[in-house]
Amino acid sequence: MVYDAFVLLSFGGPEKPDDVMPFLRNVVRGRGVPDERLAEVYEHYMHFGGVSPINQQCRDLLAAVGTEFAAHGIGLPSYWGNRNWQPMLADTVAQMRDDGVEHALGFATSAYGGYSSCKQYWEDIAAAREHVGPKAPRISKLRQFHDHPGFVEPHAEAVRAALGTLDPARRATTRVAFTAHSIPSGMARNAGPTGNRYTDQLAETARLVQARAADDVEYDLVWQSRSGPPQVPWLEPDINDHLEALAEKGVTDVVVSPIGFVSDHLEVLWDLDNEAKDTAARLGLGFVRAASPGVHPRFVTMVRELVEERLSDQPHTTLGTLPTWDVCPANCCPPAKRPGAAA
Ligand SMILES: CC1=C(CCC(=O)O)c2cc3nc(cc4[nH]c(cc5[nH]c(cc1n2)c(C)c5CCC(=O)O)c(CCC(=O)O)c4C)C(CCC(=O)O)=C3C
Ligand SMILES: [Fe+2]
Repeated sequence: MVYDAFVLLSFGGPEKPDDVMPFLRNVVRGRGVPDERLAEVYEHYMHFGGVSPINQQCRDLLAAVGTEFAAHGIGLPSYWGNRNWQPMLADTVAQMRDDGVEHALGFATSAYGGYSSCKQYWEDIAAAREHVGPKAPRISKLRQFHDHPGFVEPHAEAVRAALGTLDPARRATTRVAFTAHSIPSGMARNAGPTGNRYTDQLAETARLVQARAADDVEYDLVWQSRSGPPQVPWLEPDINDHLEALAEKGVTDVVVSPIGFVSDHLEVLWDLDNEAKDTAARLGLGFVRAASPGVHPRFVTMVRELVEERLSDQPHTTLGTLPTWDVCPANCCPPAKRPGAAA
């Protein structure tokens, strides 16, 4: 297969106050998210002046990846398109067509399988190509990378660093909480023949990260940033409820590591550094949040390695035991049946 471009695929986020509501409406279109939840999340963005850090983080990653490609003789031009905010993927695909791109490799800013993390990016690609029409370039998404050393090692380094700031005398009562975005339980149960990619892969990443960070410290995998109507069950426990349970058990200090994400975007800065941190303070728990990869050099190298892996059809580099693939099997990451969902 010949590839002639690289495209970064991401979630998108507002960059000024007037962007916030239209961005949120794009995210929740057809999803049955109640207005009260939207109003709440609007306020989270307003705490940051209506600017999500995620777009700048994408620009920084794209710049670092471009430098990395150049240093390794990879001549692919780079593009960037989002699901929910400008630059929208459809506009990017139109530009790629104008530039004569025929088949690009896509890197999504999510390490995992699952509907929001994987399948929905394939749907974004299909919708953008349909919008652009004939001559729209093909885009092949690079594989899920939850088990790649370039993802696991930066997270492990961050957990180690966070643990290092805590009182060693309290290490026996210190615990690590790995967090990821909660999803509707229906979406998590909706497993293909290979199990549920999102939850199984997160459990594997938590294990791989902790084994490298501190195998003497206990850990849990918990969830954050629940959305949707209250009557619909989502994955639990929520990080805040988990902190309560830990305090009751006599835990004194917690390191929170957002392994569900690749950068410290708004759901990390608000839901962890504000909400969960406040919960910990109220409970008298020590609290340190471990960084996500961002533009960690090992993570940037990983993007280049994933591209090279695909360009030369190499076997996948993995620290884990779950199967990996370039192209998802048909029902790898099915959507949940959502109340109010369009399909
Ligand atoms: C699995 C997953 C990831 C990780 C994988 C990945 O990264 O792709 C993720 C990432 C993100 N989620 C983000 C923001 C939001 N997610 C929302 C809503 C939802 N997320 C969901 C799932 C996920 N989300 C789901 C099932 C919903 C319900 C609506 C629906 O069924 O689709 C809402 C609506 C309001 C609300 O929270 O209710 C917002 C604003 C941002 C941007 C942060 C920034 O601006 O910096 C990022 C990176
Ligand atoms: Fe998938």
